[in-house]
Amino acid sequence: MTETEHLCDIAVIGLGVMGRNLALNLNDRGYKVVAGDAFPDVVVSARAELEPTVTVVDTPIDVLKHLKAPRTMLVMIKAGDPVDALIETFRPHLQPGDILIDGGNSHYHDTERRQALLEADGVRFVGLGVSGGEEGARHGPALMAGGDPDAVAAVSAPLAAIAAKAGDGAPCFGTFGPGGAGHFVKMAHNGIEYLVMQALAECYLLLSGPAGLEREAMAETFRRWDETAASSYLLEITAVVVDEVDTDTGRPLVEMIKDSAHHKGTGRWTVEAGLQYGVAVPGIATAFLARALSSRRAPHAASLRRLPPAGDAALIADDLGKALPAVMLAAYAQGLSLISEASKVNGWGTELATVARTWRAGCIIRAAMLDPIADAFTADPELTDITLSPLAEEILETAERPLRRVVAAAVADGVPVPALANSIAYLDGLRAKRVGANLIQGQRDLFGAHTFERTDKPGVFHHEWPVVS
Ligand SMILES: NC(=O)C1=CN([C@@H]2O[C@H](COP(=O)(O)OP(=O)(O)OC[C@H]3O[C@@H](n4cnc5c(N)ncnc54)[C@H](OP(=O)(O)O)[C@@H]3O)[C@@H](O)[C@H]2O)C=CC1
Ligand SMILES: O=C(CO)[C@H](O)[C@H](O)COP(=O)(O)O
Repeated sequence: MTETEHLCDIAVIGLGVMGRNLALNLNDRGYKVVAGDAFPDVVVSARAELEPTVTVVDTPIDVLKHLKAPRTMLVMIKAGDPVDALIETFRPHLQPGDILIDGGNSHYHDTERRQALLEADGVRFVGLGVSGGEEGARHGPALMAGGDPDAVAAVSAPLAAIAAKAGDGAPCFGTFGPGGAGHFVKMAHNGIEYLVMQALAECYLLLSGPAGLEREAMAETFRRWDETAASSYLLEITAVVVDEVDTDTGRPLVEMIKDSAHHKGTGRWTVEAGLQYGVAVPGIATAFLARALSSRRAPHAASLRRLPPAGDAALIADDLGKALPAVMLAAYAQGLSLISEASKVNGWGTELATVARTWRAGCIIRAAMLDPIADAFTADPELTDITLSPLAEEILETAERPLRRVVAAAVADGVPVPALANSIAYLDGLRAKRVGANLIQGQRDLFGAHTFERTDKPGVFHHEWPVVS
């Protein structure tokens, strides 16, 4: 046996939930893995769990001497400063050609900055979005890569091997362009995740409130919806969450969970990117703001609700199930439109069909709808907005009216449904014959001579409006 045959193919650095499971997944696919973590207690527990299949070393830097050249390291640590600190520790020890893959939820601007920094040393840095949580990491996540094409190509084999496989057998591993494109696609994925989760939380509110469904009936309803065009992982887990019983109290566990949502940043970044690129992501913003609002509610807030229920319970439940595909369409539309614009501005060349295909399995936003969404983008390469496709017509044919009715009933009942209401407003904003922006242009021209375009002739115009004092 030659000396290099003892060496490992890849290192995993950061042995939390994701790192450990990705290490085992890589090992299952025939890759020899060395793994390290900065924290001695994590190393001890990782050793107990991973050895002898995976070699666990005492510190991150120790992985270097166990690796074949070019040395490839998959970093799965907390995003932000820890990644910069790790890079600073590694930099003096890295050699030209070495590849660092950051699989954490890093901001795409950070990824671009780190790539530029390491490029000066000849070290290649790939920004990899990973989705699928613990289960996905172990048995097949969706992977979204971005960075120098040669570097991405060099790590494609192990990444495609560990990725989830879609129904047609294709690996859910996509490459989306240079720089931070991979982390941008992952960020937009999480934005969509926020909106679908918020919409499902509102469905739960309506089913448990105005519709008056108890635990089992509610779980059954979500399970039934999972057999429709809205079929998705998030719907499936919603049924599981509402069905769980608290062993302490015997009540539904979800009722015992504090009504206040947390976040780690990716939803906010998606909204910030929407603002930066001028792409409307109102549903994602609404979902993010609803989480923020949920943690700022005064303890006495519930007593402020005065309205008696006004909706028809059976109708609400029925309409909700029919409405969900439209809400999901609005969520995917917002995330994909944002990716499309960022790709255009940055020259990434990100293909929306590939994004939708990569999300079909392994990730949190996997859904039946992603197959026809991918097909719609393949059929029309000029398409940048899924709400303008024949698929949208098909979905809205059955979902639009129920969504309008359910939002009206919720508003009448005083049930907060910002994501559902925003979804119909978003679809109307894109598809209505008129949106009233002509009046805004008139107002701007009156008070600031900002000019306007006309419907009947080209050019830019200013009107001498009557003076308003
Ligand atoms: N969990 C999930 O579902 C998903 C997570 N991600 C992303 O993957 C990355 C890892 O996530 P996850 O495994 O859940 O996180 P964990 O917190 O479980 O693990 C992160 C690892 O990084 C270590 N770590 C923390 N701070 C530092 C530091 N300053 N320097 C070096 N190592 C550090 C942690 O050590 P210690 O335990 O001692 O803090 C731990 O070993 C994150 O960026 C996360 O956003 C992406 C997709 C899904
Ligand atoms: O990336 C993920 C899934 O795709 C993570 O689970 C993410 O951390 C969830 O985001 P948040 O904590 O903000 O809800």
